[in-house]
Amino acid sequence: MAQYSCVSGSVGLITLKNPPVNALSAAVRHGIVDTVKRALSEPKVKSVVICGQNGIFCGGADIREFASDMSGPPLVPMIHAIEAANKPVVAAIEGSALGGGLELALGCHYRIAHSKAKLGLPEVTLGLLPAAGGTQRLPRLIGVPAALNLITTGRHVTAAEALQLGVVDQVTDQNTVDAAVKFALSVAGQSLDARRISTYPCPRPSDLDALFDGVMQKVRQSARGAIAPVACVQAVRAAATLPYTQGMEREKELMATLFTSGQARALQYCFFAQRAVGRWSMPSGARWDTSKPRPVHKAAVIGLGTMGRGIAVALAQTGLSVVAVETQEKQLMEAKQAVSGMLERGAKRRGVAPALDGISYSGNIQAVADADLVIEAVFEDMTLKEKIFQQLSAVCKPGTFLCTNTSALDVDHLASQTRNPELVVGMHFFAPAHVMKLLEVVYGTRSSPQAVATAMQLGKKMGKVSVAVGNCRGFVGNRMLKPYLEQAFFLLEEGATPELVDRALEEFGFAMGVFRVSDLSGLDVGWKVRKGDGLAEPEMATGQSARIRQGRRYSPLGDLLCEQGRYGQKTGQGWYQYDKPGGRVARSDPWLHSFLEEYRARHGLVARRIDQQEVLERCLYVLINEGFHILEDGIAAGPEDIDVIYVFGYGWPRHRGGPMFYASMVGLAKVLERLEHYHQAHPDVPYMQPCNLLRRLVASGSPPIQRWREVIKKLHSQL
Ligand SMILES: CC/C=C\CC(=O)SCCNC(=O)CCNC(=O)[C@H](O)C(C)(C)COP(=O)(O)OP(=O)(O)OC[C@H]1O[C@@H](n2cnc3c(N)ncnc32)[C@H](O)[C@@H]1OP(=O)(O)O
Repeated sequence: MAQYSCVSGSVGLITLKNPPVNALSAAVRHGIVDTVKRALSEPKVKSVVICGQNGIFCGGADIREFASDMSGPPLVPMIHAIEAANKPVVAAIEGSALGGGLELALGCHYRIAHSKAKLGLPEVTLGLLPAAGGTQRLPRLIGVPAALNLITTGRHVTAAEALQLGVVDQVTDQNTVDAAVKFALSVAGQSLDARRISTYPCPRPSDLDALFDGVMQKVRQSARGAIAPVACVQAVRAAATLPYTQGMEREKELMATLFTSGQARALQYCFFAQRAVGRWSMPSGARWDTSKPRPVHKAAVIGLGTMGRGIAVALAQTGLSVVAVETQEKQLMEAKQAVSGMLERGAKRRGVAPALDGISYSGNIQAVADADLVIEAVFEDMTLKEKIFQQLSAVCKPGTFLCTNTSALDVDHLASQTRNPELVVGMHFFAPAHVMKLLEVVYGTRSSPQAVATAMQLGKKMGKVSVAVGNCRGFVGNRMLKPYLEQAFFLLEEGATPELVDRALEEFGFAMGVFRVSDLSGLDVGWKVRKGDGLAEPEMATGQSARIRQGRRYSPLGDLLCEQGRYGQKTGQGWYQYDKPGGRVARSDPWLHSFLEEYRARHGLVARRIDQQEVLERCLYVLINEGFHILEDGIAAGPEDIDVIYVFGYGWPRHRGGPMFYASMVGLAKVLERLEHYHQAHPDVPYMQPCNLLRRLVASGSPPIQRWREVIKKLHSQL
């Protein structure tokens, strides 16, 4: 709703009230229409201020309404009525003015922002465009290039940048509503002819075609199949080339195609999923709202390899006091230099002072004695980690949380090495740890709710999207990755090439296909794991055991490349070739193709034609099937947790919503049917056998993803 009052004798004050972000729900739009009418009709009111309650102007249209029949007054005529008013209307912007909220402000004649406010048109991130006149008013106000930048990226700008761009007229450090009222008094009675943005001519850069072609090319390249950024460019082009009314028509037309698209549904699902994972729960019943985190003032990192360095940087950037420990002297010196460089570059980018003094370095594990929380980030070797956890348990002050940055190893086993297993959790960061947004917080069977709550809160402080997951081999992300990688190898055996598999996945929307990623991260990483699992021994690569291991189909292709010293980018050769070790540009490698042919001939395999559809179905459906197992096992609390992990940690295209959402869009019955089909064709691949939960969901009529938790709960209660 919107509340109306008259202040300072002649200013009509309209306050948007819809906690927590004053989204423009039908009730709020009704409220605005009614209160604006009232303010304009009251003779004593000479000017109007619009603000939001609780320090936030407006978070935009109410995204939850998009899934229902939109009722209530539409935004476009409402904003037009404000712009057409014959009394000055001032927007008092505190907190955020985003999406429809900023469009409302652009309909006002003046905008005054608090210095801490953030403004933006983030509709593109929801698969939409700013269709309440945003694509037509913003370029008229700040010019085409700047408007294109804001609208196609959806980035939020600070009040200072908004002032510099001309989005706002004034920035204040004081009470924004008071400043706006004062301003409204000062402009009462003045002509508004020059204040209605829709009447401005749109500045036309001389190189208009080149500008739009360039932006369109850039957007298409980075959008990886997302349609909203393209529509945003088209809408701004309409502003630059058509009169306002026709531009508005074009904006409406483009929005209509986006609004009902699967991509918009996927992106809006992601928006809510990202927030839902913060409301974590554990099978024990412990929950986010009943588990109190303990404050962390001092944190420590053990092991300063690539991961440890990134974690130390991310911790220091939060303002914590950090102890970084590395027992090998040479590595310690190198790490110190590297961490300082990373902090300096990060600080320069963000325009702040580097937190160099926040970190102290030591070669002795005793240095972590008074830390509140320690993150072990040494090499992925259980014996080494066991030793460190035993030492930490002896060295640390009582109550210190002990966290492991393992990507797959058993958190319960590590906890069992300590005196207080309830203080142990996994904190699985993704490389580079100071950049990647995802953090899997892994609770073991004995982890206390407080330990989980503390790790989750620390993750949030570090700017991570943290997801609480249960303990199993590979947790959620890497556990699902295993069958996906395995399918990619099998496809090569059956006739595909790395190029074909990667192209299918990249056209689906992944930034990089599976083989290019493997070359980037190093083939030796998986090789080491397979060796540890007793799967990849050189003598197994020939004869009967070559393609059947531990009773199931196995492909030794990755092991064979490693035996040749082909570890990927770092050695200049992997699934592709590079111009030099460390080279980044992947080129097709004739050697690899001959190697695959020889391999097939050696094993009596006849190459067949494999199309992109088969690549997608096999790689993605086995990954999804494993996701259902993870839900069935209670390792993830809901499909949103899995989807957030894949979108933020594994390059799953956000406009596809995550693997579980994607399955719901494809149709669960179809996923089940294809898995059954492939399992029949490949009975020696257990990952293809459809999960019981998937069958259950199909049998219960494939409910929408928001209702899967009910089916899972029922399933668990019957076990
Ligand atoms: C004709 C079409 C015209 C216009 C189209 C639009 O306007 S589309 C909407 C554009 N607006 C946005 O994309 C802004 C989305 N919101 C945010 O970015 C942040 O919420 C915000 C406003 C910066 C506040 O961040 P904060 O971290 O303080 O809170 P949080 O994100 O956790 O949100 C709190 C709860 O509010 C819910 N919420 C936020 N924005 C909206 C919204 N626009 N509509 C509906 N609900 C919204 C959010 O989901 C949180 O609730 P929860 O129950 O936890 O999910």
